[in-house]
Amino acid sequence: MLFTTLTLAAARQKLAERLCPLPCEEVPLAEALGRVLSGPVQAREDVPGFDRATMDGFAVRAADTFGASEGLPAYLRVTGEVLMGQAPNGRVGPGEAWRIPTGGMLPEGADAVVMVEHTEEVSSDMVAVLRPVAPEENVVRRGDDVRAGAVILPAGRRLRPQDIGLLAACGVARVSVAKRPVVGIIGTGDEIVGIEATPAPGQVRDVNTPALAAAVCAAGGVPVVFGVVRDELSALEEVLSEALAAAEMVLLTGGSSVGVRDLTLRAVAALPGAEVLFHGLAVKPGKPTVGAVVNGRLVVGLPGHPVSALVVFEFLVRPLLEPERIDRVPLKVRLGRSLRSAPGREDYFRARLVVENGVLVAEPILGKSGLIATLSEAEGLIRLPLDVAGAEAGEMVDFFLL
Ligand SMILES: Nc1nc2c(c(=O)[nH]1)N[C@H]1C(S)=C(S)[C@@H](COP(=O)(O)OP(=O)(O)OC[C@H]3O[C@@H](n4cnc5c(N)ncnc54)[C@H](O)[C@@H]3O)O[C@H]1N2
Ligand code: MOO
Repeated sequence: MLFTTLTLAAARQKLAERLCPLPCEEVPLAEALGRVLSGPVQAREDVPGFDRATMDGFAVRAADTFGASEGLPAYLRVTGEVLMGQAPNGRVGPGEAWRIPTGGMLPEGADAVVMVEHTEEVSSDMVAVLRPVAPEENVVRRGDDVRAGAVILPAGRRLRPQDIGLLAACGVARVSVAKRPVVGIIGTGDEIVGIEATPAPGQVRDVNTPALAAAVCAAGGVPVVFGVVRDELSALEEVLSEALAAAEMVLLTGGSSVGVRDLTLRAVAALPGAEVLFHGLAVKPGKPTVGAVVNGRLVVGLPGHPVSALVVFEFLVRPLLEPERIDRVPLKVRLGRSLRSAPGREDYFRARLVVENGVLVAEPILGKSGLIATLSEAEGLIRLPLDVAGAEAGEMVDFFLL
């Protein structure tokens, strides 16, 4: 079998085109973090709903304070006090001031707040203003945060803590979000044993299914691990069918290459309705990757080497789960040592990020892609693009944080 080597971007595009939209569900705000809005959210009301003070002090008419100074204060009559959580029961007339706490509702007539530090109480009903305030100073107006009718969050937004805060401010207690995609994960290989086992000579513990399950979780999906299947076509076909019945997407690891025991492609292609989209990527690590669609569900056969599996997950699978990452912008960092790569292939190098003389420098961590500790040590990945044969120490290169 020959590899057809597609670029990572082209492979991602082929898979993205076949991705089915997820149904929606409504969740309370407390469960909405990290979820993706299925439609835009519109504000029903102004926020804040009333003019507010942003400082403790006195609500005044700014014009009454013009020209005030320590030597020649503006003397204003204190005619009321604003209480928190209550509407003022009067207005500020010319030459008057009301005590007001931070966040209190600005009484009618007032257009600014003088900070208490810039005043002196002359008596219980007289205050000396020692500095002028401009209209609007220390005040937020009704609707300054959000205007009624405005779209506050767009469809497709993955909700962050600040978005949850905005929704709360607008009284949106429940939101409609896309269902979390269920992602089935299948390991393969006669040599793979469980993490609690003591491997016999020739055996290794399962790294990929726990690591990929964690990666799926981090990308907002729901991982379902279908265990590690032995290298036998019928066994693999059976578990694949089971996984496809339960999940929107299925990831396999191992067996994606061209060895006699590498069964992923055969097992996937044998499924009724299967369409193989690619076998082989112009990327290192990760060349032996398989992409297929089976009755609208995506199947990705990731390489068995743990670093390769996770690198391909990051750039091929994760953007499918988090479409906002498709056009992810890399950091530009200085390369700590020269690297060789092959033109016609995109290369990813594990690297530590250090600061040297105030500049971010990526120090490559060299090692074969079977060595998971090298990826654990890395803060991210350097990318050398398709058309270069390497990069020299000191050059600026693309860097993706992991
Ligand atoms: N003749 C060739 N051999 C290989 C090629 C090639 O082009 N021609 N490609 C190499 C590259 S690159 C990679 S990457 C690997 C990918 O191989 P497979 O996807 O077929 O994976 P396996 O052969 O099953 O396993 C490779 C390696 O990974 C270990 N492994 C597998 N699953 C797990 C797991 N769940 N946890 C931990 N480690 C796992 C497995 O034991 C092998 O050591 O193929 C190269 N060969
Ligand atoms: O392409 Mo493999 O994934 O180098 O280790």
